[in-house]
Amino acid sequence: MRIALLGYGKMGKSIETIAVNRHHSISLKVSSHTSEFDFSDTDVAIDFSVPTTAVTNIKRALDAGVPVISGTTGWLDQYDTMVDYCKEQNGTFLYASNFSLGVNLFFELNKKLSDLMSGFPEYKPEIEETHHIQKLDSPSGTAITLADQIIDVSAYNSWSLEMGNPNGLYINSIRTDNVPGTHEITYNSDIDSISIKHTAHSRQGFAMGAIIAAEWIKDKKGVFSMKDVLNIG
Ligand SMILES: NC(=O)C1=CN([C@@H]2O[C@H](COP(=O)(O)OP(=O)(O)OC[C@H]3O[C@@H](n4cnc5c(N)ncnc54)[C@H](OP(=O)(O)O)[C@@H]3O)[C@@H](O)[C@H]2O)C=CC1
Ligand SMILES: O=C(O)C1=N[C@H](C(=O)O)C[C@H](O)C1
Repeated sequence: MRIALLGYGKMGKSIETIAVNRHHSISLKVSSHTSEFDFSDTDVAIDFSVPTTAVTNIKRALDAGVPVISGTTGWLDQYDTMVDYCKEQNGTFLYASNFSLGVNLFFELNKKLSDLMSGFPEYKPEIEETHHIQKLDSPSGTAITLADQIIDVSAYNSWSLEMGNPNGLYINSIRTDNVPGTHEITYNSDIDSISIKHTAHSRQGFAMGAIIAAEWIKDKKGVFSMKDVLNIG
């Protein structure tokens, strides 16, 4: 499979290593300095770039008739527009806030736990996410996915970075050193606390998940998620 890397930073480079080990080749590498976008030798495009350029990258791939996977976070206010654009082009598009198998299992656990806890309002949920200091967006895309799952079955109608907002599920967003990505959900009552936590030890799980998604999506048409790829939930 010939892969275009739209974004050749920490994730683009991790994906390249795994792709080459799995006998794929890299047809295009895009960074902030790129001015030529030749997709003619590409089977799948993988976008891990920055929030301000993800939409342009996705459109470029769709315009060229190339299936595109995006893991870039912080641009999701335009997700529905991209879904419509993909359908208009009869193209192929998959977005995931987190590509790792572990986090996708964790999403299922979060859904089950939030369903259970919705019957016990004395427990108040909160989310803590910790990432490296180069991360541009806050809260993380993964924390937003986790929050949306809890909001679906609770009295909250939004998430909030401010503690003590009565309608907003609190997300504590921490930036420190080289942490690849840690997410913890805690339900606190006056008497006790219940927590679930996912800790990424490196970027390998994200990169491997993106390659697996690219291999899966290559010959398909439509809009997909990691649930389709991993067949869970
Ligand atoms: N969904 C998931 O599983 C995961 C998602 N992510 C997300 O992926 C994204 C990338 O993360 P990461 O690799 O760590 O970030 P990096 O900052 O290491 O890399 C970003 C890349 O985007 C490029 N870029 C910047 N501006 C432009 C532009 N205008 N046009 C094209 N490319 C551009 C940068 O180029 P240059 O070097 O020239 O600036 C660089 O190659 C983030 O949004 C992050 O949150 C990260 C890990 C997992
Ligand atoms: O920027 C990162 O590094 C990560 N971003 C994703 C997010 O915003 O959830 C996924 C992962 O946690 C690493």
